[in-house]
Amino acid sequence: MSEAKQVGQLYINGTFKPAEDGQTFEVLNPYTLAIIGEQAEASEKDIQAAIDGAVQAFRTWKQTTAYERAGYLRKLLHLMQTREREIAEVMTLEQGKPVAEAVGEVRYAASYVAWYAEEGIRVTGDLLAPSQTDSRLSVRKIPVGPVGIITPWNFPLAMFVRKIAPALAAGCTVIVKPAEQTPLTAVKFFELIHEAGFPAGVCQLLTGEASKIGSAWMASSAIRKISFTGSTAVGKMLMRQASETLKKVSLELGGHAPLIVFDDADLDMAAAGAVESKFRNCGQVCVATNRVLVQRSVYDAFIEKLMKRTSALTFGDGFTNVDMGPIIDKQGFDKIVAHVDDALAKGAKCLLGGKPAKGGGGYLFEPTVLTDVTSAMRIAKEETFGPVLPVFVFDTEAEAIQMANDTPFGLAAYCFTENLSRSIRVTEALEYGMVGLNTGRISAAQAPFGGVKMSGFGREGGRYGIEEYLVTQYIATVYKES
Ligand SMILES: NC(=O)c1ccc[n+]([C@@H]2O[C@H](COP(=O)([O-])OP(=O)(O)OC[C@H]3O[C@@H](n4cnc5c(N)ncnc54)[C@H](O)[C@@H]3O)[C@@H](O)[C@H]2O)c1
Ligand SMILES: O=CCCC(=O)O
Repeated sequence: MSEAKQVGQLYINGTFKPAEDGQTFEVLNPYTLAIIGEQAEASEKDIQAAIDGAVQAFRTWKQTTAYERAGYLRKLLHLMQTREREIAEVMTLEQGKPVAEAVGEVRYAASYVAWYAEEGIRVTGDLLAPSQTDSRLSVRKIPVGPVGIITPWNFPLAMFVRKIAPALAAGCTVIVKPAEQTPLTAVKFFELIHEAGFPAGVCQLLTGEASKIGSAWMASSAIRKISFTGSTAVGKMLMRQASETLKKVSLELGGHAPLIVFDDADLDMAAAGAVESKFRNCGQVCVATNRVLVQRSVYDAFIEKLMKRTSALTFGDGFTNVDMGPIIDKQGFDKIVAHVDDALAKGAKCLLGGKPAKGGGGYLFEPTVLTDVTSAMRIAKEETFGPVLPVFVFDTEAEAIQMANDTPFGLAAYCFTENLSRSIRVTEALEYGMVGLNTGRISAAQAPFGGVKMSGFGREGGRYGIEEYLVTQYIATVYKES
């Protein structure tokens, strides 16, 4: 990819533009910490212009047919498919993940556009049985209104695309605020939005100071829905703020996924699932395994298989042929180090890794396996968001379920067993929004992605995801019989 510095702008009312006061912020390559670009930092005026434009565009966008909206989404899908490498390289540059994984993310994001280009035309209403002969009771599903979308850096494209695709299909207009670490992928994507010819104001892009943009949206009664993906702490704050104007809210928050390996599991599948779910995106994934729980009788055999796979992982510059890139920033890196140090100080054993690695100048951490981990350690309770796999041991099925559910989070959980009855008992006892049975990969455009408890609420994907952007209107009609 070219070494030229990227310059990213806002996208408001169909035009790319710098911030009205010319302010910008720097974007870094997390592998080298070199400055790779400047991104416009939206001013109060820009934020208001984006809100006003989204409100105005909503008046006409909501009147378009679902077929017309599907046409725009299909154009967008085609552009994403033909330009996937270009988008992926920008993503690797500012987020660090290996290019092959970035291409995978573009395809994953595109799968939501493909799905919602179809799903929008399936939205239906109801005609209810009337209580008197001269009446009609009808129920319509209508778009909720302009939507504010806030997303994190770990999936710089997919996290907002899986929100805007259903929102646009439903007839909403959207304003996107990506994370400050990864705005350039969003700018690249908005070039495709522009080429796809969406009417001005239907899709807006604001970058800059999160609290300034968030507060302006929250204060505006014109923004009718907030869809947020990010940390539980920020999600809780946004929900409090949204209560002032009673916005509809979806929160896709942090997780603390357990992965249970029973003595009747296929241990090769379990080790492969653990490695896939933990080390994808260098462990910086909301559904990443944060605790492996292994039944005592297969503990040694499982650890041997796990070590074989984990010790083969490579890491470094995402533009080379590696399995994992860098940690996004110092804050993320410090948390990983703190979790490992705390576990080791409290008696955990480090079987692999356990320390930072050199290279590039940014923040690298070796793929790590910890054993003898107990519930007294921070890593047992907090999301690590890095390439560290702590292994716990259990004796009975009841104990495994109790340990798995012993967390305030409830996003994803995984279970490995070849026993049919056990698989039903355990998957249904897990207090999680999503469960993988004999797999470490659960995400799919047609499936409902989302959590319970402190992992939030709302679902993204499939027929469930579009409901988040619709409200129900009931019309009671009395007519004159001739
Ligand atoms: N459940 C899911 O689908 C899902 C998916 C990806 C990531 N996550 C979670 O996201 C977290 C990692 O991301 P992070 O650390 O960047 O999260 P974060 O909450 O710090 O940031 C997420 C987004 O919120 C914005 N933000 C921060 N403060 C804000 C404020 N005061 N007002 C408005 N916006 C604000 C940020 O700029 C960013 O765009 C992890 O906890 C991870 O589990 C969840
Ligand atoms: O980080 C969370 C999103 C991961 C996914 O969609 O698979």
